[in-house]
Amino acid sequence: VQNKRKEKAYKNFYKLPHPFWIPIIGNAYLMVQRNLLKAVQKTHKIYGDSYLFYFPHRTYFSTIPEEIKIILNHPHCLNKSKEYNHLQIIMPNTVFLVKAQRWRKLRKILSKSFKPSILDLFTDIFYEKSCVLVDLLKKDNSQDICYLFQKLTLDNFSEATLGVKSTILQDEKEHIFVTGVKEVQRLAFNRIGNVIKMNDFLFSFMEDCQTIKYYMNGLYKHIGKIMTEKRVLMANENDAMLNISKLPFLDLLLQVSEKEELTNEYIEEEMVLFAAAATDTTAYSMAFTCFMLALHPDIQEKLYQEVISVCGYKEIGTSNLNDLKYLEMVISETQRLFPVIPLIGRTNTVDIDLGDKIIPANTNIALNYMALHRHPKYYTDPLVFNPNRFLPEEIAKRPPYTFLPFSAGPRNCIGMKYALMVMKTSIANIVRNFHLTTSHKSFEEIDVESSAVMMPITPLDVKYTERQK
Ligand code: HEM
Repeated sequence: VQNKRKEKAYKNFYKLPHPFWIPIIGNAYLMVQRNLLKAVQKTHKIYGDSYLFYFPHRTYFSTIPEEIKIILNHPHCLNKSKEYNHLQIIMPNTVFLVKAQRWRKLRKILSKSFKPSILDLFTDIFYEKSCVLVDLLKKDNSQDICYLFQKLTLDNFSEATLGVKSTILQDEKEHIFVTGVKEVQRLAFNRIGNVIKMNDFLFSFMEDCQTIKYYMNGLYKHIGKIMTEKRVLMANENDAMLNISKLPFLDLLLQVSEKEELTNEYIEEEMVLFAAAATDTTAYSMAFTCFMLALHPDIQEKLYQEVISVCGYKEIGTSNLNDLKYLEMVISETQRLFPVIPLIGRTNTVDIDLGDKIIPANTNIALNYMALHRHPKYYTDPLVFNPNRFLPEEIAKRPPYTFLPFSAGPRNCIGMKYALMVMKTSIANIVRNFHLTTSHKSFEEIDVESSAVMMPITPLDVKYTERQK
């Protein structure tokens, strides 16, 4: 009976629906004039929760929570899918990209820096930076908030994680890191579905490849400079700047480097990856949150009341961050509608039994979080912004694995708690200082695109009017 079921399950996999397939290019034609995210959301509408897509390599797409749970927790489904190869040529040795065996070792070392007890040391940095941002908005409330948040997250990262003073937020000029992170991921992900660009040899002659190299150089230079400063600081413990170097990440890596055989080149590469993973994701999530608050004055008012009653005008930090429950719900609801990592990909080294179908070994698997988060089966009126969906009793009504902004399972986001702390501190400080308004009528007026990180391509028009205390 078991064998018969398995046979049927294998057949079911190959019988899954898929768009019309053209030899050599597969379904890549569907991505002409359209970004990956849009192509995938369109195919989800047509083919449903379980289908195949040819990039041209075969990829299994699932939006079924029970399947997602199995896939994310499967010990032989920890490797990233082929699409990540385009980043692999840039930073192949990082925890984000390495294969399962090496990943286990790295993740164990790196996780030590992301324990709550260590993260709590950073709340004053996050608060101080949010105050700098508030001051900048008070001086000029027409600034591009996405760009301000990108600079804020980079300052937070440099001071908290690397332990060196950083004032990018106050600097007027465009910062290589902010532009670099955005451009590198855009150009790398533009390769997906483009038969010529996907070829590494041909790509190496293209302008895009040179541009990626130029920006990567800039990113390494920036991190290299910080590492040099750091070494000087470590050598001179009396230096005043050491006050802000609160151990964690970089120090941890430098300390264990010999024992764990971590080379200088690896540490530099990992720092670039972390800076990239920590900045745009958090920055765009905060920008979307401000935008949704501007669109919903009643929700903004409720949040303002919470912030004033929990924090007053005092410092926002360890003593009150956990009590900002409504703020957590607002951020979650924003992440539901705008999961800044809308798609992730894995590949399996053994067959994965999903019951009615079996995914054969070495299949590319894609999980579409954007479609999952807006699925009418799990969220009634999915396009309505309603933070109350995240009341504990409402969460309990939904199946698990229906809300995955930070992914889940052992290879989830290592920086989840860190990101939530940054977002909560910054949004709370903004909301208690400003009324947020917008000329937009609906969030559907905003067009988004995604390379690795989903971002608005329509400028988010949000006005910050100072509140009278
Ligand atoms: C709102 C902010 C953030 C969101 C929505 C987010 C989301 C995610 C998601 C969905 C993944 C899984 C990606 C995949 O499987 O391909 C991931 C992985 C990762 N994230 Fe985040 N992230 C955020 C902030 C951060 C921060 C602040 C850091 C570091 C301080 C960080 C570091 C990482 C790393 C290193 C990985 C790879 C983990 C591994 O493979 O073991 N992220 N993130």
